[in-house]
Amino acid sequence: MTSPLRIAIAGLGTVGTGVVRMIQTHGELIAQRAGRPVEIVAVSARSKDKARDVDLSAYAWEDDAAALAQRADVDLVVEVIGGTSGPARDAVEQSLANGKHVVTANKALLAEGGHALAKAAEAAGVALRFEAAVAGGIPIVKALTEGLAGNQITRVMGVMNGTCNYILTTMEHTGAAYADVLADAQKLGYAEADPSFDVGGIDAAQKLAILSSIAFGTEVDFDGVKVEGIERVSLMDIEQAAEMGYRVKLLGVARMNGAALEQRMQPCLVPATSPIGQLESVTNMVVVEGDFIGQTVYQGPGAGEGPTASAILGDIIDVARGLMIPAFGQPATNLVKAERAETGLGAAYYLRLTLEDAPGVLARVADALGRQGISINQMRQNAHEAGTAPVLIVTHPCGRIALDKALEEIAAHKTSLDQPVALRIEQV
Ligand SMILES: NC(=O)C1=CN([C@@H]2O[C@H](COP(=O)(O)OP(=O)(O)OC[C@H]3O[C@@H](n4cnc5c(N)ncnc54)[C@H](O)[C@@H]3O)[C@@H](O)[C@H]2O)C=CC1
Ligand SMILES: N[C@@H](CC=O)C(=O)O
Ligand code: NA
Repeated sequence: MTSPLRIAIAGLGTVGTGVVRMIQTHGELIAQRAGRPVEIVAVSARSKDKARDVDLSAYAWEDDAAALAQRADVDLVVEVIGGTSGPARDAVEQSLANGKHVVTANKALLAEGGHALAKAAEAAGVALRFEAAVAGGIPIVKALTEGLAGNQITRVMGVMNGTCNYILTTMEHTGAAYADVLADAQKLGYAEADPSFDVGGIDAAQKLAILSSIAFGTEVDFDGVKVEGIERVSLMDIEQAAEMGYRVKLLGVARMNGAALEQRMQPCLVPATSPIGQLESVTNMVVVEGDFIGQTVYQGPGAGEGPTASAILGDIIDVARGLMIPAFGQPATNLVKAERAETGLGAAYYLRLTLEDAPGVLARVADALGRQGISINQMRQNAHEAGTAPVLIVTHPCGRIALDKALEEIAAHKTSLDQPVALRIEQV
């Protein structure tokens, strides 16, 4: 066997300890598949003394993660600290500058500066790989950059945040409160350090922006993603959706709309019997459509120690094999700035309005919708506490801009007791 690939790991939380455990468990198998051993040389985390259930005694310790990038005995740095500033960014930038390969799970950093990092990697002649950053264990980056590379990609969509899917499906099955289920997702190691990135749709939007770049040959444009989170989705919405044959999913869609890129990540109602509608727990699904291949579907665990470590090891083994795939599937200088598409196609919407229980209130809602050309398909008023009336409406297909105007008018009225909730109904 040839010389080992010597790696350093920056960050020893859920993912970092998973990578250590996987290398310790499967060292021989990894060496066989890579054609050379993969050896951990050094590690870094915030606290050296913290109890961890992996043995780190054989590895050098660096207090400063960026110091890993300076070590002459390191060929590849795994960055699993997270965040867009400070030690994570320093470790990645300095590693690339010092001619070290980088494998990272950090979608936030890639969504903000992926294009510049890819250029830096190419200038240094090293790999920048990030399979773990998108849809956890699902090899979706590999599918797009390699297996589907001959296709014109027409659409990418799917469920890309494990925490949100875990919350939505657990609430549905157990009736548990949102905050309790989120706390469980944190304990299970699914959630981001700041879980508002998960429930606010930001984490999934970062992933979608990364996939769009690979799929459509555009620079990563996170700010171009229209993002809505699941914070305002209630158990009532989930139950109502189920009664109508739907489930609520945080769904991302990216596609070219003429010359412009449409990217949106929002909670949607999808048919309960569809493959996306059947996703449970932390499972993610990405659907990719290409001109020659047609539709392909990828499903698997989107978060957690094992799946994320699995994705990182896939990248490390590729580097050990000498495989150099451009980070975003083509030289970074080829990527073009994305024009942003203004709106998506019209769709039907599920609306939940909390209204004062008084004469004429519903007529005013119908009038506000009607003046924007939005017609009502179904309307229902559920049993309610005295004085307030949760009103559920399903519209006929309409544009989002018109809907937002109508909802703004409805929300501004004194008989509206809470901000309306609007969930797109997507026929996936
Ligand atoms: N947990 C998951 O399921 C997944 C996580 N990711 C990404 O992987 C990365 C890490 O996530 P987790 O392991 O869940 O986070 P974590 O919070 O469990 O671990 C973070 C680690 O970074 C270390 N760290 C923090 N500040 C540091 C500093 N100044 N210097 C050195 N080390 C420092 C912490 O000590 C800790 O060991 C993030 O970018 C996250 O978005 C990606 C896919 C799945
Ligand atoms: N917090 C993320 C972790 C994986 O990317 C998620 O829940 O999907
Ligand atoms: Na992945």
